[in-house]
This record gives sequence, structure tokens and C-alpha cells, in this order.
Amino acid sequence: MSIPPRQAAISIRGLRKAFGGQPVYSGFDLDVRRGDILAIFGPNGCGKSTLINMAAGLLATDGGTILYDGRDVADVRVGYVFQNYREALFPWRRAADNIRYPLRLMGLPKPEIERRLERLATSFRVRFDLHRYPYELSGGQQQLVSIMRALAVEPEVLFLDEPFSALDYETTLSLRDLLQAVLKEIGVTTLLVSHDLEESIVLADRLLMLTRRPTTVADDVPVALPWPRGTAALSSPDFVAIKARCLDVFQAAVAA
Ligand SMILES: Nc1ncnc2c1ncn2[C@@H]1O[C@H](COP(=O)(O)OP(=O)(O)OP(=O)(O)O)[C@@H](O)[C@H]1O
Repeated sequence: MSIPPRQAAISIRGLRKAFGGQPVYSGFDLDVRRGDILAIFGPNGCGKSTLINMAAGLLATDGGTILYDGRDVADVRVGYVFQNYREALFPWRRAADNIRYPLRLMGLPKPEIERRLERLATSFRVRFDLHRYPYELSGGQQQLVSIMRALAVEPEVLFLDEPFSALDYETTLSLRDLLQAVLKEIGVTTLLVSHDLEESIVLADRLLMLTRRPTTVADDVPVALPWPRGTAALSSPDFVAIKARCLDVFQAAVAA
């Protein structure tokens, strides 16, 4: 994309959240640098989705602050991609109209909307007909449409909650490569939740390993591997070393 969107830095301080009296977060702090892709990894139920849902403004906090360059999330342009693409797209709108929808809400002029649509279709090398309805598309194509819709608004922050977990491995690999290239091209600040350690390392500038509840940071791992990270990167000594470090931390967190 030729015009990079603004990117926001995230600052979380003293975050608190409990469900039914059981604390998930009690005094949680996190800083994410402008343009960084942060992957969040941890034991089942430790609060990964809860964290990004609060950060995205979809779920109320019980206390603390989440600021984007000092602004509340309500004043920030965000993109969100859910795990379940079937429920995320409007089934009665064609794929292209799903992508156009938030841009129409923003009141953008038609030529700008079409320019963004074309730019995204080029960046993601879309070969299928965007004039189709979601039910006429494969799961991978539907999730790609969700990703394009989230990016169409040129978000300052992008939230990805297990974007590939409902897809088969072949589709995941190709979509992951495309997403990696586009995210690095536009440089949007991104929070990614993934259940797949390899995927987290491949996509992230930094990997945040969480503990069981009440959730704290078990390790904060920089992922300084060169881009793009294709299949060959998975067997590089640096990749293997990062994976081993994360697995150790994860096993300790699960055993605790
Ligand atoms: N709306 C809710 N009401 C009650 N409990 C909730 C609610 N949402 C989440 N929880 C609980 O809070 C904890 C954290 O949930 P969350 O979905 O954030 O974890 P997660 O790390 O994303 O989980 P997973 O790895 O299973 O996807 C879990 O124990 C979950 O059962």
C-alpha cells in the first residue's frame, strides 16, 4: 500500500479484570511500540482474548488504563479480525461490499473506497471473484475478506484473535505469508493471539509469554529474525533457539 496508515503506540497500566470474583488481570502493565507486531501466547484460559478484547474496546475493564498515544480506544481507528470468519462477515453482502462497508460508514468518497479495495486486492493477490457472497467462498477466502475489511479502514492498531485457527494447514501457510508481507509493508501496530507457537514467532517482532491466572508476563521475547520469514526460516538456528526458549517458558507456566 502506498500510503502507510498512522500507527499508535500502546500503553497499558494497572489493568484489572475479574470474572465472577476470579481475577484474570490484577495490575497488568504492557507497552507496545509503534508499528510492532506483538504476539501473545500462554496457557489455555489465561486471558489472551480478554486482553485484546479490552484493548480493542469490546470488553470493559475493571480498572487501569489502556492508551494509544495517550488516547482512549474510542478515539483510535482499529481493525479486528476474529477467529470465526463465518460469523464475522455479513452473509447478505458480497465480499467486496463487506470490505466497502466500514469505508461507507466513514463517509469516504466512492473513488477512494474503490482505490482502497483495489490496493488490498493487489497486496493480497486476490484471484477469486470479490463479487461473490461469503457462502460462495472457501474458509480461507472468507478469512482473507475479513482481514481485508479490517485493513481497509487503515487502522492505527490491528487486533488478530487466532485468525487462522479455523483454517486448514495449507490455507494457513499461504494466508500467513501474505499477511506477513502486508503487515510489514504497512507497518501497523498489531496485537496477535495465536495458539500456534511457530505461527506466533513467524509473525511477531516480539512474543509475550503469559502465565496462568492471575496473569502476569512469564517472558518477553524479542523476535529479531529477518523478514520475510518463509519456510526456510523455520529451521534457522535463531528460530529454533527462540522456539526452545518459548517452549521452556510455556512448560513452566503450564506446570505452575
Ligand atoms: N464473559 C465471561 N464470563 C465469565 N468468564 C469469562 C468470560 N470471558 C472469559 N472468561 C474466563 O476468563 C478466562 C480467560 O478467558 P480468555 O478467553 O481471555 O482466555 P484465553 O487465554 O484467550 O483462552 P484460550 O486459550 O482458551 O483461547 C477463562 O477462564 C474464561 O473462562
